[in-house]
Amino acid sequence: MARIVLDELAHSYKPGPKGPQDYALKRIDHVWRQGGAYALLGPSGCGKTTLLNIISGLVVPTEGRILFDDRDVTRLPTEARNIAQVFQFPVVYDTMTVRENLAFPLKNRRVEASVVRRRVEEIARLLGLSRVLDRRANNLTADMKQKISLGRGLVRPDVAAILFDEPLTVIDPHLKWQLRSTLKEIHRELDLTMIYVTHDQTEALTFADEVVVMYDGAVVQTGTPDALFERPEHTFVGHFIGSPGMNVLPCTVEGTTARVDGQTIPLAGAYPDLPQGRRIELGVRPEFTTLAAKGAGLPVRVKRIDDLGRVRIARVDLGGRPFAATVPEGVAVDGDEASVILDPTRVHIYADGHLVAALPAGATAA
Ligand SMILES: Nc1ncnc2c1ncn2[C@@H]1O[C@H](COP(=O)(O)OP(=O)(O)OP(=O)(O)O)[C@@H](O)[C@H]1O
Repeated sequence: MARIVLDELAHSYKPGPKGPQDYALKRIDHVWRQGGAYALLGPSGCGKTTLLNIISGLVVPTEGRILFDDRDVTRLPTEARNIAQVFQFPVVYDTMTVRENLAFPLKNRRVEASVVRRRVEEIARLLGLSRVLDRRANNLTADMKQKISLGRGLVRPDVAAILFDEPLTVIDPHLKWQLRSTLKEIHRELDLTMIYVTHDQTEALTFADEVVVMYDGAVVQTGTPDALFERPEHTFVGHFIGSPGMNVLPCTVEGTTARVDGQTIPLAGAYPDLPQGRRIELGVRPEFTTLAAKGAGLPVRVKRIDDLGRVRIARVDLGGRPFAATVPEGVAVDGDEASVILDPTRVHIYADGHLVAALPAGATAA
């Protein structure tokens, strides 16, 4: 296992890039801790595969370095990096048995037969493949074949890291949840560095201890699933994580008050250093906003109520903009006129999409 360092890394597929828009991967500095479970999360085209290919050695970055422990591997080919990869679609030898498939990466490296047997049986047990170990792979379902692919990735104990590129795409939806938990357990048991690429927030949040969120070629936040939810560092993270996502409204800020469409919203802190000439927005998650009777807070018009099972969410119109708020137990709305109350301690302020830190109310700028 290795600690993987991305040092001032950037990549452009265009020769002679002129500005940030020409980079598929904008400058990134990051450390993947040895033994960490990471997710690389972001929408299609944000640069996840480019980054994964740089880590695996399929792409040489145009700028910066990649280090495995303290060794510079930037220009080393994949074979020299000791990386295991699991792709979207199963990579399985159909004519071999499941046992032979799992043993293949070890036999290839001339690992002793008794060690191979023990490791194969351990991985098969963890993935629930023990009872099919001596069956040929060709007759198995797509789910089972992908489990074999996962097993082939996990079987080598000495790899620097295992890269998973959307590995559950072919897995039946009701098995996905189970396999994600299995992977998490395997991570705990085997102490492997795992990087799991996905555009699915549920997959990322259930698998990873730390999630790296990418947007438009840049890493916009790295944090625990809780941190991404509680304190999105970019409005994109607010939108992308959570269901429904964070409400984002254009606003102005004065002292410890924000103004949205002439309405006043109290804030928990002050923003004396708010940059001039930027797009200023207020972000608050629906979970920290409650629907109330008309007159109790900001006036809104209720469009509909969605019952999500664990919670009811009101979809409302706030000054012509869509907004989502939690409907507390016992709140009855008469007609479509109501109001929303925002928890000031959970309201964030953003400048050009980036979170601005607040000074606690009463403090003055240094
Ligand atoms: N070989 C290439 N040559 C030129 N441009 C590329 C190449 N590969 C990717 N790109 C561009 O780089 C950007 C990032 O693509 P990348 O495949 O890394 O994103 P992604 O997040 O993995 O997307 P997806 O989830 O759809 O695979 C995109 O604009 C893409 O068009």
